[in-house]
This record gives sequence, structure tokens and C-alpha cells, in this order.
Amino acid sequence: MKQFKIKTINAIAKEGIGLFDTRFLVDPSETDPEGIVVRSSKVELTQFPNLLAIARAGAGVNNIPVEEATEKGICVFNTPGANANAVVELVYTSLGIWLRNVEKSIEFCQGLTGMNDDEINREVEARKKKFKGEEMAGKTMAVFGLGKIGVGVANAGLHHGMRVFGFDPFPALDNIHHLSPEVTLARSRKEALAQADFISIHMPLNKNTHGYVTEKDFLEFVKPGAVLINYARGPIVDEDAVLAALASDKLRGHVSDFPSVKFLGHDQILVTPHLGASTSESEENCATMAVKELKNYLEFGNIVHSVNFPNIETIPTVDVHTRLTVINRDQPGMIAMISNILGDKHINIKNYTNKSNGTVGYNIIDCAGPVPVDVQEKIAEQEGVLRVRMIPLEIRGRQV
Ligand SMILES: NC(=O)c1ccc[n+]([C@@H]2O[C@H](COP(=O)([O-])OP(=O)(O)OC[C@H]3O[C@@H](n4cnc5c(N)ncnc54)[C@H](O)[C@@H]3O)[C@@H](O)[C@H]2O)c1
Ligand SMILES: O=C(O)[C@H](O)COP(=O)(O)O
Repeated sequence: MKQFKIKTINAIAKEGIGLFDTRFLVDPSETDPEGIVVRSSKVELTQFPNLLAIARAGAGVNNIPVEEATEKGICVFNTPGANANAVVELVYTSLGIWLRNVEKSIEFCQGLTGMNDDEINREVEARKKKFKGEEMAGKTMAVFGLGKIGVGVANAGLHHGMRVFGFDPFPALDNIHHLSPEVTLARSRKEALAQADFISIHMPLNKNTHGYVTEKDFLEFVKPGAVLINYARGPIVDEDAVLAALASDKLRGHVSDFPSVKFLGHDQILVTPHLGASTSESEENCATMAVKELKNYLEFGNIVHSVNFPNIETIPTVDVHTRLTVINRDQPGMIAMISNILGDKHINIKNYTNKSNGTVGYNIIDCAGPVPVDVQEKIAEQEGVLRVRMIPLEIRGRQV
């Protein structure tokens, strides 16, 4: 029976790894994997010529060269929503720490070590005014990026008694259905920022969002004294622009999950060490979702939650002998070409499913009989074809 070689990069929760059965050989030191499960480490594709798929146990895929993967016919998955609640909770925890001076007040309490109880009490009551903070209730929050996390942050803002604006130029219907109707959808960055006391960023890092938070079209519109929160990715924020905004009191504070040379030690900046998704629950959710996606693709060619290929899931019926999958550039004539090559060889197609995402087309072709290697090779060498796979169906009691 075919066994798939899986490489794990980073610590992947055991609840996910445990889902790999005897059809999979899982090893962090695997040098020739067909599948990879990874968190935030950078993935280099040149080292892995037989790689079929990468599952990112998390949301952001900026550590994976997605365009290169597409060209090589490598499917990239992520785990949408699996760590969203962890980030939502930490956004409000960190904002609360910043607003109530919790970090400095803890340091102060630790400094009382060695005093007796009367002395401690006297110091506490005399000095607590230094740590006076402010509340979230009654303030206004602007959320940029209304995806799995942004929707949660926006809804939670209402629960904290705030007025909430949301801005997202490409919202997904599924996410917007979960957004409370009390959140105001802003039509521009300016509208979202003009009244916001707190601004929370929740978009992916890509070539369009690199340096998104800078003076022009963003900081120029903030209400003086706003607090900027970034639990998305460090490079979305232009650090020099934020430092200048803090120096001029345009921003009052910055809360970030991405420490840097420029941010560390700054009195108005609170940083956490990329902790957004680091909870037991979220690590388990991400790992189990990532492993299920990878297994489904390697064993059946099904695609669920891919960021570069169209999503298609079909179950082979009992009369299917061989499942062939073809990844192609989205161009005319591909379905006819594949069907003709199979037809010329008298291979009966039981089911043909095709979908495009505008860049890549994906075909699942369930055949009644075996598909000889020379037929696969002929399809693979046609212009526009990126990759062809014959999926072993031994799992269903077949030998191919
Ligand atoms: N700090 C952490 O540990 C942590 C954890 C999880 C996710 N993240 C980061 O948060 C990002 C968002 O995660 P998610 O699960 O909500 O993803 P998601 O894909 O569900 O949502 C992202 C949203 O951002 C929107 N968007 C894209 N470009 C935009 C722009 N220019 N302006 C406004 N909105 C824009 C998209 O339309 C989408 O709705 C991830 O890509 C990842 O980088 C960080
Ligand atoms: O994009 C994500 O899901 C987060 O940044 C989490 O990254 P991590 O898995 O390395 O904690």
C-alpha cells in the first residue's frame, strides 16, 4: 500500500499528528516529503521535488512562497478560523493591559518585595494613582479586515460597550453573516478612522498590505490620541510612520504582537511575542484541521481550504477504479483535451468535476479502469498543464 511521506516543521499539536494513520510516515527530518505541515517557519520549495501539498496550521501564509507553489502544482492549505478566538481574546487582553497600565503596575508590586504587610498597604494606597487607566466602554473601535478574526474583534468590541466601525474592501459573505448588524460598515479608511479611539488591524500580509499603516491614506486620518493594535503581521505597519505618529501625539499608544528593534523599550508600545494563536485550544484546532485537509488531498485529491487552488470535494463512487487529478492554468480547451486523450485510449470517465479560481483549474476525473502511465504523461506534457496525479484508491480495497 502506498505510504505518503509527511514532514512536520515547527511543533504541531499531537491531536493533529495523531490523525495520520498507517498510510502516512510522519517525520520532522523527512528530506523528500509529499506533504508538509507547518506553522510560521519559512518553507523553501526548491529542496522538495516531490512535494504535493503544504498545510499551514494557522491563518497567515506569508511564510510560504504561494505563487511558486502554484507554478509547481503544489496545493497550499490554511486553517481559516481555527485560531480566531485565541486572537480575539488576546487583542482585548493586551488592550486592557495597555489601558490600565497593568504591566507597569505588576512591576511596581514586585518592587514591594521585602516590605511587611503594613508597608506594602501604605505604598499601594499612596502610589496606585500613578497607574490610573481608562475604560473601553463608551469608546469607538475601528477594525480593518473583517475576516474570521476581524469579525470576532468587531463583535467583541460591542460586548465591551463600544461603538464599532469595520472596513474591508473584499469581505467574504460567510464572515459578514457572523458580523453583528450593530457594527457600522465603513466605506473608506477615512470614515473608519475619523472617530476611532482604538484601531485594530486584521488583514493578511501580502504585496498590497505591506506598509498599509503609514502616514498617507491611514495615519493622516486618525483621531488624535488613538491607540493602534496590530495582531496581524509586523510589516503591515510602517514602523517609522508609527514612531513619528507616537512622537507627535497623533497616536497615544501601539499594541503589537511583533517585537522589533525599533519597538522594544519604547514607553508607549506594548509588545507580545507573536502569541496570538498560542493557546492549547487553537493549536489543537489548527493542527487537526491542517492534517485533515492534507489527508483528504493526498488520499482523494479533494481540496478544502486551499489558498491557491479551487476548492472541490467529491467522493469516488464504488465503480471508480482510478482517480486522476489534473492541475492546469485557467485557459480554454483543457477539459476537451483531457477528455479526448482519455477517450482515444477507450478509458471510460465515470465522473468529471472541474473548477477554476480564475488562475488555476482543477479537474477530478474518476475513471472506470486503469489509466496507463503513458496516458498520464501525455496529459502532463500538454501546454497549460501544471501537474497530473493518479490517486491510489487502495484504501477502498482496490489495487491500481
Ligand atoms: N498574531 C497571531 O498570532 C495571528 C493569528 C492568526 C492570524 N494572524 C494574522 O491575521 C490575519 C487575518 O486572519 P483571519 O483568520 O481573520 O483571515 P481571513 O482571511 O479570514 O480575513 C482577512 C480579511 O482581511 C481582508 N483584507 C484583505 N486586504 C484588506 C485591506 N487592504 N483592507 C482591509 N481588509 C483587507 C480580507 O478581505 C479578509 O476579509 C492572517 O492573515 C494572519 O496574518 C495573526
Ligand atoms: O497566521 C497565524 O495563524 C498566526 O500568526 C499564528 O502563527 P503560529 O502558528 O506560528 O503561532
